[in-house]
Amino acid sequence: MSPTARVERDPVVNIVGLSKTFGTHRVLDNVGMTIHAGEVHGLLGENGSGKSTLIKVLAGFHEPDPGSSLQVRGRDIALPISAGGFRELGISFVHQDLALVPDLSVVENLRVGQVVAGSSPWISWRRERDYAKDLFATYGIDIDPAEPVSALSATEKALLALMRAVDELDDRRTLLVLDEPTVFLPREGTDLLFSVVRNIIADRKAAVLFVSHDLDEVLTHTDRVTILRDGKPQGTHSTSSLDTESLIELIVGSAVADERHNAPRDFNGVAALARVRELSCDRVNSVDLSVHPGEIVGITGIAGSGYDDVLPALYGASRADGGELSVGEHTLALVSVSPIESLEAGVVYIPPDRKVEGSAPELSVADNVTLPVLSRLVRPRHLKTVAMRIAETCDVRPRDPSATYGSLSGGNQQKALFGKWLQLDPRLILLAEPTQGVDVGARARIFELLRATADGGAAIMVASSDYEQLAVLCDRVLVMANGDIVTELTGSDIAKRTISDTVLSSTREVVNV
Ligand SMILES: Nc1ncnc2c1ncn2[C@@H]1O[C@H](COP(=O)(O)OP(=O)(O)OP(=O)(O)O)[C@@H](O)[C@H]1O
Repeated sequence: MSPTARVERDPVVNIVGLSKTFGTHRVLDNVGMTIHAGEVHGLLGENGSGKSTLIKVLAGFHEPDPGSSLQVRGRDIALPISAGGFRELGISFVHQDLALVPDLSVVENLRVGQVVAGSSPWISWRRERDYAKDLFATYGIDIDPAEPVSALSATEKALLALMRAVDELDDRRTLLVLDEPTVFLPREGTDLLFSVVRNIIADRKAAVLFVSHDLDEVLTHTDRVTILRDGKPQGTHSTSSLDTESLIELIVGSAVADERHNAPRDFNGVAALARVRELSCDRVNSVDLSVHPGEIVGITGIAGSGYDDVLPALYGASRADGGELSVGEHTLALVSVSPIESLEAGVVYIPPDRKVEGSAPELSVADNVTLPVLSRLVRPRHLKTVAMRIAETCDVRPRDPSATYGSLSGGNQQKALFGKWLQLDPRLILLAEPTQGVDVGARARIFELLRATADGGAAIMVASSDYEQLAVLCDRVLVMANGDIVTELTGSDIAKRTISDTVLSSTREVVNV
């Protein structure tokens, strides 16, 4: 559903002169923003520009600097907001990690907080299931309340987290804060999520604050945007007055070099560096593919097509039922391969959920990025040097290897992890959604790094549902449908529109067979 063309002026949340300083670092500097009822308001900015810090002030997690003020529905609110005080203000949050418990059922995740806070010592789960069904039906959501959360798709999980946020607020509903919940969703999942979001705010009582680095998503789904640059506000703009270029200029402060790399290259006649034979796993039927040295190969499809199951199975991060991967002189049996064996063969895998799977937040940046080389390097002085080199190569900000890794902004954590694996000079790099949560400037930097790594002789595979990214990065794109590779795109077919059309038509063909 497209954004509403015009939002009536009914300010529900008004932020004035908001500043926040950590030590000597002022990360929010006199930020002002007004959010109107009935609108989806984007909050944008480069990695480290202060978006999460602002949200954490609304959550009562951070105390802002003196002089900051906040009004909710015209009422002055004392700052800092007390622990849990955001609920009384009608504010709730859906964070990137969604905060669901996978082993509990849908209804337990939805209702446990409310039920425990209620006065009755008895819980009628039957009644709670009926309640959940009614709530889902109100928004046209078809999820079985009795199902374990672990069995839900990524889109269903995001919808459940959204419903929980709605349910928590009930009639007090003022502001739903969506802090990058779409990062792990396929495109059609994001569209579905926003059709529900539009339903939620259709009565124009509440508003949505949406944080995302995906500019297409922002242009499609928001009514207005407020932009932060280095903690300083760059104004609030009506989305309809913006296009990708003007948005980038506002975010970065200058135009970003055109992402398009030279034409996709042809590797015909070059011997493959990596070969996959008959890989089968959960949603993948006997798949064969090869990647040449210097080549970047994309793999895509709709959710459930199997495209996102291939890379973890090749690395041993998830179970394969059969198949073989050869990289140079190494041959790995995929049914039993472990990540350690893969690393020894020069294969690295960078998963999509890097915060959960790839790091130790309480350790320093230096410890995190040098973990793979600790056995080679023992002197702390050297660790710092290596960490600093990685920070410079990958533009990790701030350049402080001793900072706690968890204190870096999300996108800077990703750049650091990227550097960590690239330093091993891998031969085959398996990347899932490489620029998820990464700002537009850093994205260009990561593309350059990948291109340079491929030019150095590595073979790279990228699994992604971001067709724009695949078009910019790849020499060849494999499209999967129903567990099979159904189309291989090369040359001038490596374009966003062609990839997107091919995914849709291949999927339709397979469904109609
Ligand atoms: N607890 C903290 N202590 C010290 N510095 C912090 C802390 N939390 C955040 N920062 C710093 O504040 C700045 C803003 O970080 P923030 O997480 O708000 O950025 P962001 O815009 O949300 O970035 P991203 O898009 O990468 O998520 C960063 O330089 C970060 O390192």
